[in-house]
Amino acid sequence: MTTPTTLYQKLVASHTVAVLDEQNVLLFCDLHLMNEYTSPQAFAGLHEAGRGVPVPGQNVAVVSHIIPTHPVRWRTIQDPPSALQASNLKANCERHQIPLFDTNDPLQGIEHVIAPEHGMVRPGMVIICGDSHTTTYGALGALGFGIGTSEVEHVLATQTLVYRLAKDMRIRVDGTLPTGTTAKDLILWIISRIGAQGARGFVVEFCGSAIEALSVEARFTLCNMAVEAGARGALIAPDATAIAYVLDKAPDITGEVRAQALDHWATLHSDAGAAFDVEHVFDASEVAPFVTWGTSPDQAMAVNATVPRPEDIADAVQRSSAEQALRYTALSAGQPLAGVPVQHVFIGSCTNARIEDLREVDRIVGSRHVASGVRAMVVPGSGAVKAQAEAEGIAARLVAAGFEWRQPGCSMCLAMNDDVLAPGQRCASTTNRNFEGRQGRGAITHLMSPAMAAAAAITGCITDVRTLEVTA
Ligand SMILES: CC(C)[C@H](C(=O)O)[C@@H](O)C(=O)O
Ligand code: SF4
Repeated sequence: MTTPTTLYQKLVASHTVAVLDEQNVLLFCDLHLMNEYTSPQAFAGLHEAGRGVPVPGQNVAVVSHIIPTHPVRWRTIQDPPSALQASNLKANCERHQIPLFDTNDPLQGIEHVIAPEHGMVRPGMVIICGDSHTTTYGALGALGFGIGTSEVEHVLATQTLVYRLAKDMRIRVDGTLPTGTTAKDLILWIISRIGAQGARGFVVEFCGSAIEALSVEARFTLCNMAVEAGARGALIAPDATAIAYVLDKAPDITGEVRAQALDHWATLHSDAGAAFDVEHVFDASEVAPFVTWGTSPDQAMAVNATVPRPEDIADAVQRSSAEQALRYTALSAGQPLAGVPVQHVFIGSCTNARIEDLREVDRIVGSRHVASGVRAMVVPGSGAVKAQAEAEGIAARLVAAGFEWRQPGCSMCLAMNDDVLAPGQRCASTTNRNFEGRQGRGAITHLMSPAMAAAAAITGCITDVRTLEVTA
């Protein structure tokens, strides 16, 4: 009898070109995504060594981080170093015949939003990118993870990577997510339970009835943020929901190839009895709308709770980091989070800027208006999402409600373009990181779901979405 193996072990085994030692293998990468930010030095190294890109078709590049999002027809990058990054990427892609979603491509957007919507992500693949949120693709049963610039060079030259094996963690979530909660609340809740380093060194497989009930887009949100618990990858075994999504996005999978693909995908699950190094079991019914109060994604709480008191935290390191976080976020221990005024609302990022997210914002906003004094911005995840939202009337309704409707890109998720918050501004944000200064020096980020961000936009303060009547 063969030893039962985990889905993660199966994916690694099927992509191992050579075992290097007990800890490392040479891993074949089916798809390598690149952005303008982490690829320039890799190309420079490649050229210096006189090497080429042997399989350019298994590489795809996207301009996503530095791109302006103003609603103009033709986008030009004003900042000279950023403009250089974009033109470098274009030149490098042309030189090596690597497909590129360039600045003014109508389908441009955030790399992790674009890749699945064009059928590039399929169960069983290994997908890498010089970006930590590559874990997103686990939603479709693909092993995705971020790599560094020197590794980008190695992948370009060989389509392989020296890969250090991770440990296996399983997170089972059974039960039903309560009304008013989403995959974003679930992952913020999980991270707050296991900690920002809780999955460090592990690839996490999510399973259980609450996970099975999630749409593919919700699964993207979940796997996207697994990295905020330190995970080196996230996986959900592909089921009928995932397979229907992939077949819809990849019409080239037909006939004999389709039959073979379906047979292969049916094997992509952890075997009964497979051993995990660590297992967590959670009950989805305990989840509430979650909001971060600090400067790390695990510093999160139910919106109707009160800000923790550092003196109640037993661990000295966590206590001092909570004290520092509260100083930065200008909140007091023990105060309610609901009712804290926000000056800005940002709906965007590879975590929550897909069509379902925008539909949810539209549903919550209904016929209401953005509160006076609040600047609320919607940055769709890609050109395709933007076009879809415009076709559905979502864009027009949100603009009428007082939202800014922008062009796709990373934007204020990390403020590498000109969408930057002023010091002291407080932002309700659908993004994934609330680090100090991430949305602008001295700016304060509260991570939350699109529904919660919509509620904050309407009321002008952090608000429990469950207390709002949906008027639409
Ligand atoms: C710029 C890039 C390297 C970075 C990442 O790796 O995640 C960014 O996308 C982020 O979200 O902080
Ligand atoms: S949207 Fe944010 S998290 Fe996602 S790739 Fe861009 S900067 Fe990183």
